[in-house]
Amino acid sequence: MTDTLTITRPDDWHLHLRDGVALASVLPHSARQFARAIVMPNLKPPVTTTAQAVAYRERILAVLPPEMRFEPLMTLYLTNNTPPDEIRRAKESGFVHAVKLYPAGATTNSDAGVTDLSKCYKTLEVMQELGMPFLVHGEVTDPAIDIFDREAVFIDRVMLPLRRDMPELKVVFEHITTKDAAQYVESAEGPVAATVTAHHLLYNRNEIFKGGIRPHYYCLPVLKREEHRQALVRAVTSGSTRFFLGTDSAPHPKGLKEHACGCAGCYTALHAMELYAQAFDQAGALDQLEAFASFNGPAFYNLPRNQGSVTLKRQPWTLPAELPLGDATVVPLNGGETIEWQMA
Ligand SMILES: NC(=O)N[C@@H](CC(=O)O)C(=O)O
Ligand SMILES: [Zn+2]
Ligand SMILES: [Zn+2]
Repeated sequence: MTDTLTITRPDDWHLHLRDGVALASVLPHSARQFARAIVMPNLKPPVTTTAQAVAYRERILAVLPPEMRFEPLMTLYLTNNTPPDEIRRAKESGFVHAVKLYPAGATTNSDAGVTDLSKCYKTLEVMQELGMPFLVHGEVTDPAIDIFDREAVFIDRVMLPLRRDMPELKVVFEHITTKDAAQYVESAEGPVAATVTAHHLLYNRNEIFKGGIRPHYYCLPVLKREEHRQALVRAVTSGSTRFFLGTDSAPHPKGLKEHACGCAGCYTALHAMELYAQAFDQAGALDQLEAFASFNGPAFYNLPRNQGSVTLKRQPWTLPAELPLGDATVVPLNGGETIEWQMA
């Protein structure tokens, strides 16, 4: 049994840092765990221009504790009206590393998102030309489609036509949750990859309803059946370089999670690597964690691997029940419970 694991310092390829006082609360958690993160642009208002992304990056760095090192990799929020020139400005800035698709209405702060991807083709063509990755929240929003099928239907209705029309566009299928998405990403031709969260590797949808409704396990895309969880574990431990770490850590104030209409998102920035270690350990595949957490992402984004390392130890850690989130609090996933691993 492996009790200590030292790996190259990892990155988080899908992270919500929020803004203002909440940002200052959550940033040190991610910076303890990760050297860099792809920072999601779904603020209010969304980060739709390079100028906004550069300003947001400065706000992040301004609240980074001076003893910590962390590089925010910025993204733009695609709208129906994002001009092709904005992509050129983004690339030239050197700070913007991807553009994000939120289908309008699919998730938190997606109202300004895209209603019809065909409106964006001129812009997507420039992304294809410049090698700017396109990150997709891969769920259809058609209310007639069952919530548990929205990711699988997205493959047929959006992903396949997009990749037929734009075969060289680099696409990351974000936070995949189904065996359909895992199989698609494994076998598709061209530059396609996927991020996978720790919670989708550890839990199936029963977790949301165990002994009552448990809002801290509610995120989008929602947890799926056990067979899907197993397919995700197989994919990330398979040795395929197309899968990499993206926590989708998404803090919401406790009062908005424990609510009649609770927000979607799991807060895992505090203990992400510990949760991933647990998932890989349960699969007998701790030897695959380093590639998933530290190598496959930089290779896809054409960035160097990090210097330095982190060490994970099999050592029980009782998590705090809640943490400050600006002037509110946030309940981490597994808050108050004891987990099996701890980062040294
Ligand atoms: N994952 C979530 O459930 N929520 C994210 C949005 C997202 O990544 O879809 C959030 O910003 O809260
Ligand atoms: Zn999303
Ligand atoms: Zn997200």
